[in-house]
Amino acid sequence: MDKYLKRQSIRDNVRMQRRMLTKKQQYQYAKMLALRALKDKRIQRANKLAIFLSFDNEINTNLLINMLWKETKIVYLPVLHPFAPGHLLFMQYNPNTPLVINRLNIYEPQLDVTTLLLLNQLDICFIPLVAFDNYGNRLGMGGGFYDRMLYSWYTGEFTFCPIGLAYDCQYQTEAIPTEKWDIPLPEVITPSCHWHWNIALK
Ligand SMILES: Nc1nc2c(c(=O)[nH]1)N(C=O)[C@@H](CNc1ccc(C(=O)N[C@@H](CCC(=O)O)C(=O)O)cc1)CN2
Ligand SMILES: Nc1ncnc2c1ncn2[C@@H]1O[C@H](COP(=O)(O)OP(=O)(O)OP(=O)(O)O)[C@@H](O)[C@H]1O
Repeated sequence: MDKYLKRQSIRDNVRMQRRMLTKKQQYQYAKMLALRALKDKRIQRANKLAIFLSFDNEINTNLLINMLWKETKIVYLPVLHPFAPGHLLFMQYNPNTPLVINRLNIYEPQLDVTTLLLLNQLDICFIPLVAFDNYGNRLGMGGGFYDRMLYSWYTGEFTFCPIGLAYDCQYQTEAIPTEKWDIPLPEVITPSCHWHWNIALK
């Protein structure tokens, strides 16, 4: 099968699997994920963390966000860049941040330059994904947003720690066919596992 079609069929498959989880499973898995994340020493020590608001049946991050707030961490969300297509900005998120729906139908903080994150200050970046494999290869929604963001980590420009968040069912036993712009993840946390890979930086 053509690589593009293979990647698309993995996306379709996993998105369907995620959709089939019951409400109870969704809640239990989200809770397990949050507790597992908070067991990690670097996450405990981190001060500034970027995360995302779940959409399209992604594992729910609200519990984790609430726990981070309770630990007085500073939390950021991705915002579609207003004039650099394919790029993300990160803006601070607290319980009274006004949210708007963006053109991809995802909630994001209203643009406010005063709460913009400088990536050199970021400690942890939690990353959404559709599928991952045994090498840390990541398949996203197909916008290339996080590949562009991860590039700055891959080249050593920034030293934040990228961590994918996913359900266990998003793991692919067969290697995901990669494209030259794909950046593998050094870590993924699922409800039942914390995966680590040694990724050689550029
Ligand atoms: N929660 C969350 N926020 C995120 C991301 C994400 O994956 N998850 N993104 C990560 O990059 C960015 C948004 N990326 C997106 C890229 C493409 C589509 C999109 O085209 N959706 C279509 C078709 C999807 C398909 O069938 O492949 C749709 O939903 O109809 C949506 C979001 C920024 N924020
Ligand atoms: N670093 C980059 N520079 C320029 N273009 C890029 C870069 N990374 C990805 N792209 C472009 O983005 C498009 C989507 O890439 P891909 O299908 O790998 O996205 P994805 O990883 O699934 O999505 P996302 O990262 O948004 O979750 C591709 O057409 C590719 O050309």
